Order: sequence, then C-alpha cells, then structure tokens
Amino acid sequence: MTPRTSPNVTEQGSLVTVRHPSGSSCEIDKLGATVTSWRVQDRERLFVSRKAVRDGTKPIRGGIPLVFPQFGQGPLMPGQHGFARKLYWTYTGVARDDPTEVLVAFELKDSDATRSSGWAHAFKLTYVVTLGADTLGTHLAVTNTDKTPFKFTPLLHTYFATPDITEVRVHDLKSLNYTDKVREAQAYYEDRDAVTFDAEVDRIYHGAPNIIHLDVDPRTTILIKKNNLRDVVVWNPWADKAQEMADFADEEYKSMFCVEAGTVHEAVSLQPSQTWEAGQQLIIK
Ligand SMILES: O=P(O)(O)OC[C@H]1O[C@@H](O)[C@H](O)[C@@H](O)[C@@H]1O
Repeated sequence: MTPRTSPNVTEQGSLVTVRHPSGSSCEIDKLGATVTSWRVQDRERLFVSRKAVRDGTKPIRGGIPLVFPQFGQGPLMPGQHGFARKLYWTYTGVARDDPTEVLVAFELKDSDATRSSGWAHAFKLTYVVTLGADTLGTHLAVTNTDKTPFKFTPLLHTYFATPDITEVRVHDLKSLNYTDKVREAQAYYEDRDAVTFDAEVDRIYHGAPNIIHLDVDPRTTILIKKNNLRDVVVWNPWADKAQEMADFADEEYKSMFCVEAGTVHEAVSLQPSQTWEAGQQLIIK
C-alpha cells in the first residue's frame, strides 16, 4: 500500500515531522518510533538529552520512547525496557489529516532481532501519533499473530521538559500504593497532594487515575489522559544517577522529569489473533 502523504508531514532520513495549521509540530524518529519533539506555542514540551545518541546503537534518551514487550528488567525477557525502543519501525504514512488533527502511523513486526531477543513471539505493533493544536496523542495497538498467548508490560516513557525541576508538581496520585525502586522496591502509600522532586525518584504508582495533572512550572499545566494503561511511573535520576548515564548530561536532571503511563505492575495477556489497544493524550492547559 502506498503511504498516504500530506503537505503537513515530511519524511527525511529517519525523521517524520508533522505540522499543524495552528503552528504546533512534532517529530518522530523511526528509531523506536520515538516522539523526539512536541512544540506548542513556540515552546518545546518534551525533553531530549543533548547527549542522546541518535544513530541506533542505543535507545534515544528523551522524548517518548515506547517500552515493549517488557518494562524494566522483568521476567519476560533479558535486558531493560524491551526491544521496541531500539529498533527501526516502518513509517506507514498519514492516517488522517483534517483541520483539527494530523495522524501518522508506524508499524513493527517480529523479525530475527525480536525472535532472538528472548521474547520469541510473533506480533504486530501499530503506533499512531496524533497532533492537534495543543494536544499530542500516542496510541499503541498490539496484535498477537502467533499461535500461543503472550504477555507484555507496555509503557509510554514520556520525558517532559521543565525550566526548574523544583517547581514541578505531579498531581492525582494521592491515596495510591506505589513500589519505590529507590527503597528496595518495597510498597508504600502516597499521602501527598502532589509528588515533587528533591532527590532521585523512581516509583510505580499502581492503578493510577486516567487523568494526571502536571504542573511543569507555576504557570503551565499539562494533562495526561491515559486510556487502558493501569499504572504510572514517576522518574528523575537526580545528580548521582545522572553522572552514571553516558547519554545524559550531569545537570540535565534539573530540566526534565518522566511521568510514564503503562501497564507494568501486572502484565497484559493476549490470546492469538487478539488485539490490545491503549494510549495517552497530552493536553496543554
Ligand atoms: O536508562 P533507561 O533504561 O532508559 O531507564 C530509565 C529509567 O526508566 C524508568 O522507567 C525506570 O523506572 C527507571 O528505573 C530507569 O532508570
């Protein structure tokens, strides 16, 4: 099928750039189908490290890497955060372009690389990125094309940009249980109205509400509206961990934070021929 094109979408090398008539734009790298830029009102909303490696030798440090089939270092396969963020996806073209939204689609199927990864199932992933005037949607469909069921723990690893990490507030997580990876992966209860950052944070909030408000600075709120993703991971490496990461500059922990919608506490199970769908919409308020 010939990819559908639009004057609002350009493809150059591994980058697909989408422009909306309102002036907003986004950029997706076929490496991982990683959204690497989202600009609204002339302001970049996503964080990408200035030391990010963009040649395919490692996942892109920033934007929205897509974690599949495994979040973290789980039991499903060896390594961290699965293979989807490390592989080049196929750009399948413009799915829709109308005055309100522009949609572009990407696909990843099992290959020698995925079958030899330790998670050897046959699958098809379809990822649709939707740009509106002040919204960005990322929607994933997973189809089991195999003869047996499989499990996965998918996640949208969104890196948000902030002018000052100490002013960030992540709301709507109060009264949830969370696993704290910084404290021996023990379970805790969130009693604060907002999660803030003044040290390393690495938590999995279980069963989070579908709307999360983020104050990225005292005047700017972004809403995450998630769909069919149960949990929310909140992460900032802070100073010491930042120094350990080769593709992240030492001071960059001050200008980013991750709020990651996923189903990671318990895996999704998918039967042969079935499709599972989920996603998020980011909205500038
Ligand atoms: O360095 P990576 O593999 O991109 O992972 C970054 C972080 O991703 C988060 O989702 C994890 O909860 C953290 O534990 C991890 O450090």
